[in-house]
Amino acid sequence: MSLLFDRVSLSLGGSPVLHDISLSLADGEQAALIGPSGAGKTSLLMLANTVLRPNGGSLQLLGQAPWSLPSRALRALRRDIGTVYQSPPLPPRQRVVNAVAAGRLGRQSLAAALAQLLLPRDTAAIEAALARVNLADRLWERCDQLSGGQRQRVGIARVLYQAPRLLLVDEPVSALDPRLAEQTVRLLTDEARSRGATLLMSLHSVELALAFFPRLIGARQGRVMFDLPREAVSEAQLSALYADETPHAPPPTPTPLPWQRPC
Ligand SMILES: Nc1ncnc2c1ncn2[C@@H]1O[C@H](COP(=O)(O)OP(=O)(O)OP(=O)(O)O)[C@@H](O)[C@H]1O
Repeated sequence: MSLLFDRVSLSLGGSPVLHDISLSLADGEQAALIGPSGAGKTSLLMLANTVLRPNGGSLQLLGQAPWSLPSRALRALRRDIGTVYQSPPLPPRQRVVNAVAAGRLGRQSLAAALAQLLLPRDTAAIEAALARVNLADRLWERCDQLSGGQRQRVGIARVLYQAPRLLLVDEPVSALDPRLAEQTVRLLTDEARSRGATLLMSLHSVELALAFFPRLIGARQGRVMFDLPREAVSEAQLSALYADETPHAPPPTPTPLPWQRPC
């Protein structure tokens, strides 16, 4: 099993965000995570990559309980988990080549990692990863000279270069036009399938989720509303998932979390 959540709950800034999430993904399985804005999709993915720690319940990733591991073993586990962030945290002055090279930093000694950051040696493989997102010609460009969509694709090239066993992808196409969005989802699903990696991808587009994923997980207000093969998801379930939220208490002032910090 690549991912196993057992009654997991999470609070952020003192407010409950995820409630009683039980979920599993077998090795090599692919699922789309859908639901309205604020449903908790990003939070769930950040639990699955150990950026966040749950307040309740238990979780296992790639067969290990991350929060019971010694720090060295936790670092090793994190090397096998790759994340594509909605807004990739790319330092503005960093060159694209270094941003992609960062995908494998965890696999090296500190000295090798620092050397790789100053002068990446593996440029052929980095360029090949960039070519898959049509950015090979941007290898030496600075990240702050890229458009939002290009930055999103650099984040994808980084995870292609990392080649993790568990691939977590948070709305990878928000800054892409429809044609590129479809190409990108296809690229990530093909990549996971060809390497036998497990893929969990949050998507705002239900159409893309239905077109590319055999399994859909619908989340709303921090709960899993359904978890079904795509053929079993009904129009009524989708309408209920996205139905207007009833007014509730104003949200707390958010404290920026690691993946929300400005570049
Ligand atoms: N740092 C924070 N502090 C407090 N609450 C937060 C914080 N970050 C997110 N939240 C709250 O957690 C809830 C879930 O947010 P999350 O970003 O996981 O949702 P989402 O489904 O990914 O939304 P979107 O589709 O808009 O990206 C929201 O109500 C949000 O306001």
